[in-house]
Amino acid sequence: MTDDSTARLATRARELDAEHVSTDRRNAFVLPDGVVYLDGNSLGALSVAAREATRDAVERQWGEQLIRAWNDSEWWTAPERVGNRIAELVGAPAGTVVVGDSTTVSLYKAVHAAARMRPERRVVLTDPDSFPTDVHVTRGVCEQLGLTLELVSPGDAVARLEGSDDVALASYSQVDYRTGELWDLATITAAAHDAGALSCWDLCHSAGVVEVGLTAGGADFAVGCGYKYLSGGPGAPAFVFVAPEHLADFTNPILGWNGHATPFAMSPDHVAADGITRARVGTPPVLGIAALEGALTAYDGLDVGDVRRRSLSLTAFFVECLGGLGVDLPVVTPADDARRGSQVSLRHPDAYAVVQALIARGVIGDFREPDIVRLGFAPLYLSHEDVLAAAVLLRDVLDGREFERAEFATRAAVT
Ligand SMILES: Cc1ncc(COP(=O)(O)O)c(C=O)c1O
Ligand SMILES: Nc1c(O)cccc1C(=O)C[C@H](N)C(=O)O
Repeated sequence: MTDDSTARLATRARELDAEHVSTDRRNAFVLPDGVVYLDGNSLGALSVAAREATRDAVERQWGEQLIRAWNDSEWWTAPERVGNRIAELVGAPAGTVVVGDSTTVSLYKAVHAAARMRPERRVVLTDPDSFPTDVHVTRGVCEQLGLTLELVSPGDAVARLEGSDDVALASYSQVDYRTGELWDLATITAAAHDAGALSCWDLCHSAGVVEVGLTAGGADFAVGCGYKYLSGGPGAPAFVFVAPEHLADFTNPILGWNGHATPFAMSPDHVAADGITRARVGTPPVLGIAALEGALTAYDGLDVGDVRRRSLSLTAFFVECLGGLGVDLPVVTPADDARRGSQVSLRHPDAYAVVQALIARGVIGDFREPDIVRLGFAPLYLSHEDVLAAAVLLRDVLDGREFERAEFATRAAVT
């Protein structure tokens, strides 16, 4: 491609950055020089606030307050406090979200509880192409409760639900982890409700970058990661949402002392706590919650709608750059804004090696089976100029056939 088109794209990048300046939080994050980080959908970048919150939790709270910190630093109530902050980001009322376990465990709690709320129904729907843990958990719950797991793509869910009377729960991801497709939470939830079923949503790839709209969409249950776009750090606690109308009937399948109405009464009888606290299980991962709470301050003063607009602009601009630079890999992610999450997935027969070659050039994305180059656009710390830089380096990797180098062929244990 000519220098002219690169120059035109560079001008456009600067214009778009100026247009979206109110959502630029790059200075809140710690990123190495020379890196364009396009993997915030797998492990969000470290923020200054998360680092400081972790330091404070370790050095002052743990180090000096010792066990007094459960009260003095409000460790005990942190799961609900941080849950409330996440609730604002996903369009849910206070008192409906709690953080603490992994996404997998959170999903188990939600799916199990939901299925038991429709005892006369025998079928649970989920997406065969979900992130595997979602299929595993849903299958496990079905086996435990004697239900049937039906693997139905979210695109076919409405048709499956229409006129049916056998479905207890439709459990889907709002954004597909591999393709980046954004599914219509409100429409699928409405179809579930019309059929007398409940809905559960995995928000791992939408929380913090999409206007999730749990209440507006009528969602019954939801879960999501703390370590992707929310930048809570490796292994950050996940969150679970239970709609207000289900809280009283929510039976946690893991009855632990943290979900007890009076945990310090030390009673062997289990009495579930009121509200979302009953979704808690055991001692919360305090250090992880502290990092997540710090990280969430990056959203202070921001409207999720504006973050979403920035995200859409970044992903659309990336695709525009590919066109302008003559990179003609198939784009798997929908071009339609209404159907696109915050990533762009491309197909290439040597996708793993392409990703490794890109990483060697400072553009960190990831590979997903079987042939996907997956690039995530975390809007708070990426600019349109970064996006253009990544597209130029991708073009160079492809034009120079750098992905054919032997060193990029060997798969690492974690991809
Ligand atoms: C859609 C989705 N669900 C769940 C998970 C992971 O669950 P966990 O936090 O338990 O590892 C991931 C990614 O790891 C994911 O992409
Ligand atoms: N959770 C991860 C991990 O512990 C190691 C490596 C990757 C992950 C991920 O989060 C993968 C991610 N959910 C995905 O969408 O592929």
